[in-house]
Amino acid sequence: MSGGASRDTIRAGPRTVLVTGAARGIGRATAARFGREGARVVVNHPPGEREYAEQTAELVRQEGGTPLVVEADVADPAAVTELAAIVHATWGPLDVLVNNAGICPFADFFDIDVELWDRVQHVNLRGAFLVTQAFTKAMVEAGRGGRVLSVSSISAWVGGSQQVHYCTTKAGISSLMKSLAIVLGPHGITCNAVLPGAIATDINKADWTDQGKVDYFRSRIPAGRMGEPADVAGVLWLLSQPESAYMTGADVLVDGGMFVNLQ
Ligand SMILES: NC(=O)C1=CN([C@@H]2O[C@H](COP(=O)(O)OP(=O)(O)OC[C@H]3O[C@@H](n4cnc5c(N)ncnc54)[C@H](OP(=O)(O)O)[C@@H]3O)[C@@H](O)[C@H]2O)C=CC1
Ligand SMILES: C[C@H](O)[C@@H]1OC(=O)[C@H](O)[C@@H]1O
Repeated sequence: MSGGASRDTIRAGPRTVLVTGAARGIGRATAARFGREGARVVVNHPPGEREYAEQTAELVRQEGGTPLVVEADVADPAAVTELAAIVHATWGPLDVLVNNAGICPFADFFDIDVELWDRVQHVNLRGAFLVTQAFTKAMVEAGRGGRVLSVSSISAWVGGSQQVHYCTTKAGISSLMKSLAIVLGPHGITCNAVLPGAIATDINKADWTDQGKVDYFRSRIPAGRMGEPADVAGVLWLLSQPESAYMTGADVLVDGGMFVNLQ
C-alpha cells in the first residue's frame, strides 16, 4: 500500500481554501462556491482591488463561509511569502489551493515588448509556481493531503493571434500541474488544471465588443451559450471532492464543447 493521506482529504470541520485573483470573475464565483460548503476562504486580490475583494468576501459570508481578504500580487515573490505567512498564522495549512489569478492583455505579436511578455508570464505562470510552492510545503508537512487546482485555459491547447504571450502561460500552467502531480502525489495532494473556454468576465469584456467574434465563439459552442464564472467554479469544487482523489495531472476542459467542435 503506497504512502500518502487517506482517500478522503476532507477533514472534519471547515476546509481552508485559497483562491488567488478572487476579487472578480471566476475567482469570485469559486470563492463563493467554497463558501457554500462552509469553508474558510482566503480571498486574494492584487493591489487596488480591495473594494471588489470585500464584495467577494460578503458573498462568501452569505453562502455560509468565512472569508479572509489578503492583498498580494502573485507575481511578487515577497508578496507571496507574506501571503503565506498571514494565512498560515491565521488558519494554518491549506486544504485546497486554487491558482486562478491571470491577465490577458490582447496584443499583436510584433507589439509585445519584453515588459509585457514578462508581466503576463510573471502573473500567470510564475505566480502559480510561487503560490503553489509557498503553500504546498505546509500542506505536505501537515500530512492531510489536499488539492491544487490551477486555472489554465482552452488556450493551452490552441493559439491566439493576439495571445502569443498569454497562451504560452496557459500551456505552462497545464505542464506545471503534471510535474507537481508527480511531486505531491505521494503526499495525497492532487494537482489538476481546469481549462475554461469562453467565459463572460472582465478579462474579455473589451475583446467581446467585437460582435463578430462573439457570434463566432457562440457558433462553435454546442452548449449554445457562452460560459459563466459559476460553470468553472462548479468544476473546481467538484475536483476538490474526495471522489476526485484518483485524478491528478489532468487537464479538464470546461468549454461547452467549444474545443471539439471543428465541424
Ligand atoms: N474568462 C475566460 O474566458 C477565461 C479565463 N481563463 C482564466 O481564468 C482566470 C480568471 O480570469 P477571469 O475571472 O476570466 O478574469 P478577471 O479579470 O475577471 O479576474 C482575474 C482576477 O485576477 C486578478 N489578478 C490579476 N493579476 C493579479 C495578480 N498579479 N495577483 C493577484 N490577482 C491578480 C484580477 O485583478 P485585476 O482586476 O486587478 O486585474 C482579477 O480580479 C485567469 O487565469 C484566466 O486566464 C481561462 C480561460 C477562459
Ligand atoms: C481572455 C480570453 O477571451 C479568454 O481567456 C482564455 O483563456 C481564452 O482565450 C478565452 O477566449
